[in-house]
Amino acid sequence: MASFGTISLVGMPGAGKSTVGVLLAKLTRLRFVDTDLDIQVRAGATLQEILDQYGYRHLRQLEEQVLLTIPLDHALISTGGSVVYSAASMQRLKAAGPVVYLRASLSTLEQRIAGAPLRGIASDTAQSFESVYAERTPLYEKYADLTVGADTGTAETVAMGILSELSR
Ligand SMILES: Nc1ncnc2c1ncn2[C@@H]1O[C@H](COP(=O)(O)OP(=O)(O)O)[C@@H](O)[C@H]1O
Ligand SMILES: O=C(O)C1=C[C@@H](OP(=O)(O)O)[C@@H](O)[C@H](O)C1
Ligand SMILES: [Mg+2]
Repeated sequence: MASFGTISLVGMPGAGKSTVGVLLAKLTRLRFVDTDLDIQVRAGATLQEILDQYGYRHLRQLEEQVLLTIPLDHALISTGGSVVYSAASMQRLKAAGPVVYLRASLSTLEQRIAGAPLRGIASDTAQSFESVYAERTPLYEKYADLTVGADTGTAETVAMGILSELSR
């Protein structure tokens, strides 16, 4: 079986980065990293607590600190949706290997996010989800080495689709 270097998943919250990521890590034998969990361990607080106490800009700063310092070798990195606001983080991820954009429609994302109302977003609470989607979409597109549709199919089929595209 082919061996892979580091693969990073980016995309909006609800696109499936964490769910697909762990499945893809199993398929590729890569070390699984969800940067949201590293942020929480480093901060000693949940993402929601960080947002509530310090605000979204602070969460983005913590996210960048994590992205610029964690080991990236031989890993499947599931990022948080706000990672694309840090050019330095994205540069480091891209230097480590392909960045895969899990693209999903606004309606898919809204349905998935509605199932988890306590999921915070590292953007101004006054900004609508639609506006966040519009703001971030060009950034995901800009950094993507590969774009994969994440609206249809299960997380397993999305993971297998990424594997097959990266194996070509
Ligand atoms: N391909 C998929 N089809 C259906 N549901 C999915 C799919 N991928 C993820 N989900 C569901 O969507 C929700 C958000 O997934 P998650 O992996 O946490 O996304 P992200 O890490 O991108 O925010 C979860 O409830 C997950 O089970
Ligand atoms: O898009 C965002 O602003 C965020 C997405 C979350 O991760 P997921 O994209 O894995 O849901 C998490 O990093 C934080 O709540 C902020
Ligand atoms: Mg996630």
